[in-house]
Amino acid sequence: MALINRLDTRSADFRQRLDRLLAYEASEDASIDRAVADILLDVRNRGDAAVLDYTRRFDRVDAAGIEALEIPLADCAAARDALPAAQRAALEAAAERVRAYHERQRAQTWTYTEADGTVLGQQVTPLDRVGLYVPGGKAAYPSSLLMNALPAKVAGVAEVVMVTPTPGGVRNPLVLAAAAIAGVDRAIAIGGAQAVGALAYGTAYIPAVDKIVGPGNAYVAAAKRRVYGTVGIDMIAGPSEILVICDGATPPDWIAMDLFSQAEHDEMAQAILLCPDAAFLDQVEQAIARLLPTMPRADIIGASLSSRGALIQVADLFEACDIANRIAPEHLEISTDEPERWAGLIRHAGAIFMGRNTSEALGDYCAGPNHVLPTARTARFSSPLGVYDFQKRSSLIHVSDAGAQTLGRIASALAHGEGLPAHARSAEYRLKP
Ligand SMILES: NC(=O)c1ccc[n+]([C@@H]2O[C@H](COP(=O)([O-])OP(=O)(O)OC[C@H]3O[C@@H](n4cnc5c(N)ncnc54)[C@H](O)[C@@H]3O)[C@@H](O)[C@H]2O)c1
Ligand SMILES: N[C@H](CO)Cc1c[nH]c[nH+]1
Ligand SMILES: [Zn+2]
Repeated sequence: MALINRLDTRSADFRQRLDRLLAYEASEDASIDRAVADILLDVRNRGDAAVLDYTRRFDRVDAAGIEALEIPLADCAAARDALPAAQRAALEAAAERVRAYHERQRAQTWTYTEADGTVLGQQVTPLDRVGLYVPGGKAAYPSSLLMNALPAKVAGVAEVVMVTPTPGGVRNPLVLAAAAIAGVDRAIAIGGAQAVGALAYGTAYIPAVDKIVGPGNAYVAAAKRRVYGTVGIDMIAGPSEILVICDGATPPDWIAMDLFSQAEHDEMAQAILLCPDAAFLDQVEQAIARLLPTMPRADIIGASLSSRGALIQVADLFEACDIANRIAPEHLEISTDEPERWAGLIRHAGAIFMGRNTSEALGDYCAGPNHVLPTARTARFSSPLGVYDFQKRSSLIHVSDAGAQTLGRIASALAHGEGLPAHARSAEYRLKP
């Protein structure tokens, strides 16, 4: 099998080949969805016992009871205090930058008063209780904990419950430390569809939440899709994706490593390069072949690149932007001169990284914007996780005496038109003779 797929937009079968790369294996998807449906039903019926069984099976955690899966907040504080100074400083610096960025997203209650004294507006309130999914199967994600928890805290959510799988029962000290730094209220060592089910339906031990946010693998994404409606969800943030548009003037090793950076998350991750220069695509392919064997996660990267990755030759950067809009990637790197010019042509991308210095990895950890982003082409209609995901809006209406006369006549006419006389009369009662 080729190291990575090579495509050319001039080929007759280009569209077909691209569509095949973008689609999940349909059979795989359906089998994942079936497995997830069974797990959710079981959690709904058997509660904590089911959660415990799946945690034993999928995460190999030999817990005596569900209580043993609670991660005490004191352990989180101790993990923070025990971190090597450089790691603690890096985590705190990242947290500060992410907090500062998200402070700008907080919406405020607003009102305005009409000429007759009627007041209209919107009251903004935080959610009561949210569940944060912090992935932990193939890697541990303290950065995702910060990205989930800090906007919730900025929004003023009263209770933040974090779940994360701990394969083999190993609790990652950086994840625990991040929980202390972000100030989560509860932390539970469970993951996968069973954790999503427990948070959605509630069990005797695990409280039902109002909304579940956070990224995860295909099982987590399928579970979130299925519980939507019982609880809110943020978006489908599944296996990571990177699309790079390059003019051919960035060092090929940099681009190869940028592709690796997302491919190393998951065999199902997707890394694609668009470039008009065939010789540059050859150089990147050679860099991939040379660098891949040096990577500790070469197996995952190799599987991701050969099944879902691609180097695509385009006619020019305009065509590259058109294809980017079709792919609607989670992350888009524009590694060119004048990146703002090309960014102006992008309509669909979770996050846009501009210029040769801006590696996507900086956004994963510490640039400030959220790294929980829509995947699988959902950037066509979804946005990055933000403070707005943890706030709700209620409309405000306070009608004055004069307003009741004007609005009452309009409402009455429309209510009669709809054949709803109680509505009409309710408005008419307030009319002055
Ligand atoms: N889009 C984003 O913002 C973003 C951010 C960070 C990570 N990610 C993605 O999150 C994902 C993390 O995945 P992960 O696997 O490391 O951790 P994860 O926590 O998402 O998944 C681990 C869980 O998957 C479940 N699982 C695994 N195999 C299963 C099976 N055969 N049957 C039923 N359940 C099974 C288990 O319950 C396990 O606890 C990656 O795809 C990564 O690319 C996305
Ligand atoms: N790239 C991931 C989002 O798709 C986020 C992440 C966390 N750690 C490293 N990367
Ligand atoms: Zn990443």
